[in-house]
Amino acid sequence: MRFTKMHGLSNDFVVVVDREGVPGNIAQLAVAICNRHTGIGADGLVYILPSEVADCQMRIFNGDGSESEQCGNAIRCVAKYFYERISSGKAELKIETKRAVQSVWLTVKEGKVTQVRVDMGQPILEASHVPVISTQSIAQDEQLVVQDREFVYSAVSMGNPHAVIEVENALEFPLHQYGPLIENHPHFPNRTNVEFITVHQPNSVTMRVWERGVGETQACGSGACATVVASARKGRLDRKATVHLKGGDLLIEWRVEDDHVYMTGPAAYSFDGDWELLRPVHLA
Ligand SMILES: N[C@@H](CCC[C@H](N)C(=O)O)C(=O)O
Repeated sequence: MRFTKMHGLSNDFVVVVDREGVPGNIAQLAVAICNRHTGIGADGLVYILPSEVADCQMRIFNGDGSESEQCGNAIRCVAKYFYERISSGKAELKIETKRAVQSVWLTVKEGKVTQVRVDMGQPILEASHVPVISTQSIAQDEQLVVQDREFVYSAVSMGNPHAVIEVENALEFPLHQYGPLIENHPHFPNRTNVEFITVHQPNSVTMRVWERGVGETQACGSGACATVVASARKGRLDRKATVHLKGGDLLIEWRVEDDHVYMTGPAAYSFDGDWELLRPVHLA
């Protein structure tokens, strides 16, 4: 199986193009491929597929084999791959995801895509649609006690669920201790991605993320969008802000005009390869 390793701010993916669709053992395949000791090693497995309604379709599988509805960093990789290796005709593409048909705009220099702007859609705030168990219709400033600590989170879906938590120092926060417990907390019926953030200025925030189905990653595009939405609603951030992640910066804008969130950032290749499995990956 031919693949390309790509990343968006070091959130890394194995990208596969397949005209036939995803294989029946996709969950097991994702687990095997993403394993950093015995596989290729990645946060997720991404398929680029034909689409009847868009230029192409993207599906994203986490390292634990679960499928996500949305992935901000992967969609930028798919856009770059599509333009540079499949069809370079248009600098504006439509990409079908589980969330929607998403528009992306490419900045191209000497035939290479240097930046990608993505319409990440309207944030979903209604608690039952995130989904999050809450007595409020919008789960803002919800309390959650985990072990010895009380957290205050706001739940936002960008197609996939996020819990945004402001902490004093995101860079030093013990994310590996609390991240998995919040990801799997009964408040979140579909589990959740968890963002620990520290606001510096109205247009600048540092974020670390514990991703559903993966663990800590170097960046999360949909999480950066959720961070700006949750924080702007509380007046903690402007609607346009730079989100500083371990892997680099994303510019996020939650536009008043259409209520959509726009994300701008880079995408990059690591290497191409062939995957030949020397032991079987069984069907479930
Ligand atoms: N890294 C991604 C999100 C990937 C999916 C996530 N782990 C989930 O299960 O929702 C991003 O850049 O948005």
